[in-house]
Amino acid sequence: MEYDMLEQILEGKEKPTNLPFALLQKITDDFSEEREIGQGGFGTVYKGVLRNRNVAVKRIMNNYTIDEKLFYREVNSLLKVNHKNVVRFLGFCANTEQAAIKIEGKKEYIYAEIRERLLCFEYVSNGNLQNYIT
Ligand SMILES: Nc1ncnc2c1ncn2[C@@H]1O[C@H](COP(=O)(O)OP(=O)(O)OP(=O)(O)O)[C@@H](O)[C@H]1O
Repeated sequence: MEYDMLEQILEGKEKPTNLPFALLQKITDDFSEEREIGQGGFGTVYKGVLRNRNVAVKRIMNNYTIDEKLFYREVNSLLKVNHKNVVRFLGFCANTEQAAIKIEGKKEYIYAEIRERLLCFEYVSNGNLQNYIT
C-alpha cells in the first residue's frame, strides 16, 4: 500500500525522505479547497489524510521564482532538526514535469516546466499548536 511509507515515517520507524508527488496529491484530494488549512508566506498548507492519521502538506507557491537553493537549504535544516517542540518534518517532494502546449496556428508545441515543491509535516490541530507556542 502506498500510504505505508508515510505512515512508517510518522511512526518513527523510517527517517524523513523524498515522497512521491502522486502520494501527496492523493492524500490531499488533489490539493482541494476543502483540504486547505492555512496560507503561509511561501504557499498553501493542506490536510493530508492517511488511513487513520493526518499530515500537513505545504505546497510552495508554484511559479518560476521558486528558489531552488533556498528550498534545499530548508529541506536540509528540516532533516537535521529533531526536537520535541518542533513540528516533526516527514519529507519533501521536488517534482519537475515538462508539459507540451499546443499554440493555435503554430505547428510546433512549446514546452513548459511545471515545478512542484512540497514539504510534509506531522499534523498539529489548533489546540495543540497553541500548546507548542505558549
Ligand atoms: N503542521 C501543521 N499542522 C496543522 N496546521 C498547520 C501546520 N503547519 C501549518 N499549518 C497551518 O497553516 C498555516 C500557515 O502555515 P505556514 O507555516 O505556511 O505559515 P507561516 O507560519 O506564515 O510561515 P511562513 O511565513 O514560513 O510561510 C498556519 O497558520 C496553520 O494554520
